[in-house]
Amino acid sequence: MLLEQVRIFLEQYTAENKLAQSYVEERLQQFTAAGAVDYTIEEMDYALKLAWRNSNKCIGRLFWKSLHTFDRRHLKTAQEIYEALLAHIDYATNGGKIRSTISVFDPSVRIWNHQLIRYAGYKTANEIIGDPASVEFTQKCQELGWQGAGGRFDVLPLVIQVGDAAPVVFDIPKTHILEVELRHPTLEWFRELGLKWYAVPMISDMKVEIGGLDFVSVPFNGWYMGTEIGARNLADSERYNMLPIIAEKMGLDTSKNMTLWQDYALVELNRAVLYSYKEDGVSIVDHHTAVEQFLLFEKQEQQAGREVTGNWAWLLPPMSPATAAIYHRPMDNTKHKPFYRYQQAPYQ
Ligand code: HEM
Ligand SMILES: N/C(=N/c1cccc(CO[C@@H]2CCNC2)c1)c1cccs1
Repeated sequence: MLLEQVRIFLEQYTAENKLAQSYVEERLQQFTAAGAVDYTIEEMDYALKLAWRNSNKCIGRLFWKSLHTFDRRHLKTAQEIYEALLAHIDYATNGGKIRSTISVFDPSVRIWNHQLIRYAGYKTANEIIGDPASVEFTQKCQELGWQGAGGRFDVLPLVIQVGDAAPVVFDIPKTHILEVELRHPTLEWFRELGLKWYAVPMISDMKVEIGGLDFVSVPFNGWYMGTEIGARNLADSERYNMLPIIAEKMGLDTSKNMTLWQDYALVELNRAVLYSYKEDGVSIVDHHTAVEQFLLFEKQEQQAGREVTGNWAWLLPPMSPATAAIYHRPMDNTKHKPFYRYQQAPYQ
């Protein structure tokens, strides 16, 4: 029952922000009188920070208090939503000194993108050009009239749907897109691979339930942990599959596993990612530092008298997992609401 869940949320908000208990009754009466639940920006801001703090798969939660919230619940047209997304991208990017940011839109708005900035994937008869993870969404964009350049790193358009209206496709002007060209601190040939990645990861397809209300358009960004790019996006065989090519260039014996050529190539690719982002002044965290920050987060939470929950499998970096202190102990994966969660894609 909605008002019961709203009460639970308001009680947590009141307790953690040291407000008078009467605040809960006042707000419930206002919602009942208005016949609708309309959270204040302060209540929304707290809820979105709390949802981040409760997201068990996130290793970056130490900084949960520094999330910047943009309240865009009043925007109604695709055009003004597009402009708000560009403003989010600019504010978050901040010339490379990335700011963790979230924008919250009216529940009638849906963003069809997985991330605000991501590369297209073009499936042809015998190969995929670009990011294989984007093939389905790229085809959707083409059905909606988008013409991609057919390259390895074409930024996809924003696809915004309001209510039941047809989705609207908007290109992101290059001036809003910060990217990092990848080079290696000592391997001079690395740059010739022509690899690059975008600076800011901005997830735009998750939802958050706050006191029984579903907010289905809450694009949020942080900064990358290097392994996401170097150990997954550019390394996975079903993504950019760069390990064999890098191993070849390194002159490694790739004919048998025992030479650990994949592991050698993996380390150099990840060193290139961290080195390039650092040199370009773009925020990034290596997986060792990220684990140390998570340990600090755990300590901070315990000092606040809160139990820390986490998804052990997801919190372990995909590279050298046993170097992470959390590898050696179990973790409580209890789910506390609110938290960010998956939802059905609007086009499936
Ligand atoms: C500030 C820097 C941040 C870093 C370095 C970071 C790091 C990560 C990493 C590495 C993952 C795993 C992603 C994967 O394996 O695909 C993750 C997951 C997640 N993060 Fe964070 N994060 C940060 C900020 C945030 C923020 C600001 C939010 C939301 C407000 C957030 C919410 C989440 C959620 C919901 C997941 C799970 C996604 C899923 O279930 O697919 N993170 N984070
Ligand atoms: N560094 C990040 N990494 C991710 C955080 C959440 C999700 C993802 C991508 O998740 C995909 C779906 C499951 N694995 C890939 C990446 C952040 C994105 C937005 C804020 S921080």
